[in-house]
Amino acid sequence: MIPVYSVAQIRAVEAQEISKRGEASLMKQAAAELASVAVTMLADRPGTEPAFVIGLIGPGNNGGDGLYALAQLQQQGISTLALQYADQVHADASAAYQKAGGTLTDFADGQNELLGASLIIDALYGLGYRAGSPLPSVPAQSYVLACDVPSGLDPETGVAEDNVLRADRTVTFGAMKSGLLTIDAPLVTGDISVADLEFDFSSVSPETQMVDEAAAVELLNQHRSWRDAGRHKYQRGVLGLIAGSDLYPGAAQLTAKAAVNCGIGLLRTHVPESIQPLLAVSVPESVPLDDQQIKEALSSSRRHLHGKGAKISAWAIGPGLDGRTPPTGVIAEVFASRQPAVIDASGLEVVPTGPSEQPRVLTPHSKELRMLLNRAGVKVTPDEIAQDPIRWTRWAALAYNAVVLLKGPTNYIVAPNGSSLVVTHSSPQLATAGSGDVLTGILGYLLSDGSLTGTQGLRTVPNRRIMELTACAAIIHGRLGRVTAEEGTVSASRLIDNLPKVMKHFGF
Ligand SMILES: NC(=O)C1=CN([C@@H]2O[C@H](COP(=O)(O)OP(=O)(O)OC[C@H]3O[C@@H](n4cnc5c(N)ncnc54)[C@H](OP(=O)(O)O)[C@@H]3O)[C@@H](O)[C@H]2O)[C@@H](O)CC1
Ligand SMILES: Nc1ncnc2c1ncn2[C@@H]1O[C@H](COP(=O)(O)OP(=O)(O)O)[C@@H](O)[C@H]1O
Repeated sequence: MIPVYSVAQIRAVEAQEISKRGEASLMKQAAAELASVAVTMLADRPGTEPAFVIGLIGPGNNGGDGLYALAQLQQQGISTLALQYADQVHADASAAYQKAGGTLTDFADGQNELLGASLIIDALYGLGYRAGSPLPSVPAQSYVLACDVPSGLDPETGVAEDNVLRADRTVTFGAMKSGLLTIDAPLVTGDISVADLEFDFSSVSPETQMVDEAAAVELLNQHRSWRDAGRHKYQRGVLGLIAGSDLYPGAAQLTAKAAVNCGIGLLRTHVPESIQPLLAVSVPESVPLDDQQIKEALSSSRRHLHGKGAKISAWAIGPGLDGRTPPTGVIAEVFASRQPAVIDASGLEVVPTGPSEQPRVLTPHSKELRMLLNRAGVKVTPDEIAQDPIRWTRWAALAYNAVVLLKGPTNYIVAPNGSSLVVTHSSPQLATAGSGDVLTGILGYLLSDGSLTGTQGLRTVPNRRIMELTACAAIIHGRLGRVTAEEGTVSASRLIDNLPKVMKHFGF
């Protein structure tokens, strides 16, 4: 996991490091990381030989980093040009660059060269950015590497100017900044790498933690054991899916197919009778579950939450339910159980507020979050949610005593105690009807498998583990979006087709 800090926290730690190690040494270290990513980017993009790198140089230390990086590229034999976009630039860095044979020109005089650049390094503004900074425009299709922060993006809030310099990659220094993950940031940073400058953050608590693919693989492996190979289907995990209505017959099928393609031990489905024949054809692996069987499963689960004897080990509630009709009594009994559940879509309209013994995760998008908060008596506008998503997601977590995943380009996972995880940079192609139902199937599967939840017998799943598995589901979903988008256009059904190979990537 990658700890995420505010700009103020990073500035404070940076000041200590500067007093210990000196500003020039830190800047050169940052510049070396920047130059090394520039070289990788040039190698990744064929047809750019001979390479020609242009740096856009701003007035502060961000511009200094850019100049030192250009100097290093110049020394490696790569042709470069620095365009000064400020009255003055960092004096020592400028001298070092010119000593390495580089040319520093006013932006106005050299901007025509931008069309011929194989790579543009954006070193205009970093942490010192203030809203309203003058920003140059670069040709469409430019290949851009941002130094620390894309210029025009506020590294504290994640709000970007309309004419922000969108990057293909961002190398950020010292630590991940909160503003690189929220609001507009995922649309403008490209892939982010954190250049480790060996800062000492031991006395600072991060604002949140970012989960990336490597962390997800580790989290998923945490409780796996060689004994897993000996499990039968009930021990591998049984998901009870309560979904579907005449109004929305498709959603239940998408969630069911997703859970099956994840490799679930057994899927039991509680859907209206009118849908059952459809499901029998589209998801033949699913086994129907009626009200009486749910009651029996709940009764047996009081003795065996997971593992041997448990008829159901986790629940997925909501995809395609008709929110206009009140839930049947049996859903209320599931909500009152101690088995983990993911609750999505119309399930969010009926999940009870207040204390609960059920380890549960609610998965609203921002409009559903507003509805959840409204139901709990909290009035909030869409703008307020957009400006402080973690705060409002936590309100919902508290009101429903649940882990809440706020979905969108950035996924926020927040527990009632205020701890949070962030998953970002998935795939914009996931914004397609039914992709949330697929996520519910993935998460339902993860919650059902005792070797992933780390629980056997009567132990309930702690919120921390629910959060981690929720983050893993979002990561798997994000990769699914990217892999599917590489092949062509994306639909929920195409996502489901790709699940087996994506699950394999995560060790399933
Ligand atoms: N943190 C770390 O670990 C490390 C950080 N390092 C690097 O230092 C960078 C921070 O450097 P920095 O403090 O000099 O600020 P930076 O972003 O270069 O310049 C901002 C300049 O732009 C100006 N300006 C801003 N807005 C404006 C506006 N609206 N209109 C007009 N002017 C405006 C602003 O002017 P001022 O606010 O002073 O008036 C200032 O002069 C950081 O991002 C990273 O690259 C590494 O070297 C080492 C490790
Ligand atoms: N622009 C985007 N970039 C990345 N992911 C997105 C974007 N828009 C939506 N998503 C993801 O797609 C899924 C959509 O879920 P949801 O809104 O419930 O849709 P549906 O109800 O149609 O299935 C969520 O997992 C969300 O995080």
